Amino acid sequence: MSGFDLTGLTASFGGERVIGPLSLSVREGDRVALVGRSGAGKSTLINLIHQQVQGHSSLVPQNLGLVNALQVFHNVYMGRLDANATWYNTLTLVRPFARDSREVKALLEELAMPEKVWIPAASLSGGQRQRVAIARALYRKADLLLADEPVSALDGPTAHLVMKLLKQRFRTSVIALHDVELALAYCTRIVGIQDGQVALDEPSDKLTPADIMPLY
Ligand SMILES: Nc1ncnc2c1ncn2[C@@H]1O[C@H](COP(=O)(O)OP(=O)(O)OP(=O)(O)O)[C@@H](O)[C@H]1O
Repeated sequence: MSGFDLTGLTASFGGERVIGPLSLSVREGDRVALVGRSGAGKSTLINLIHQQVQGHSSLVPQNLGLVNALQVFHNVYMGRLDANATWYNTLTLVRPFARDSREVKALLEELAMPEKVWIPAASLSGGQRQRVAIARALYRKADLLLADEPVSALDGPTAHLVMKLLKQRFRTSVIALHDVELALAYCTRIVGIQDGQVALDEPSDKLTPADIMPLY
């Protein structure tokens, strides 16, 4: 099951409430775009959902969470660390197995950067780093994708390529997006966040960009 039903979600920083109490039900097959102005609480909500569903999601966090000293292969491989035995992960750190290298390279090919597989993450551009975090989420193959601005550093055509891929590979997703056109094109449901509360929750096909703009 990739959906979830969460109620009473709250988050505070320094005694100040930034989320909730908020409820969110996501059904299997929903592709939810979280929209709203900067500071509205989208990242905090994604992190809360991630904690609640525990290991059952593929996460693309806003800060990407890459290890700079490790090669791209190892950063992508980390998406499935918990699926393998410790001895297998340790050997992989020294010398990756051919089938894992092939699988990671194929994903990087889909993301238009196969030549970077053995390059340290520290040497990548911002858009390449973002695609490595996306490859890691794809490699994890969870049923639910949680992604926080996953295409913010990508050019237009690459952003579309990535959004298409995410739509193909994850049946259910919650994606924070500032780009309203992308949200309407690739997501089935728009959830608008304002001051830590749900201010809009409608199917995408009932909305135009003008309906979403008051949230900004
Ligand atoms: N670690 C933290 N410590 C203190 N305050 C925080 C922390 N993380 C978030 N906040 C505050 O919580 C509120 C919501 O932040 P959040 O990052 O969830 O917003 P957002 O909608 O994702 O913004 P953006 O679109 O800019 O990423 C903001 O007021 C922010 O300052």
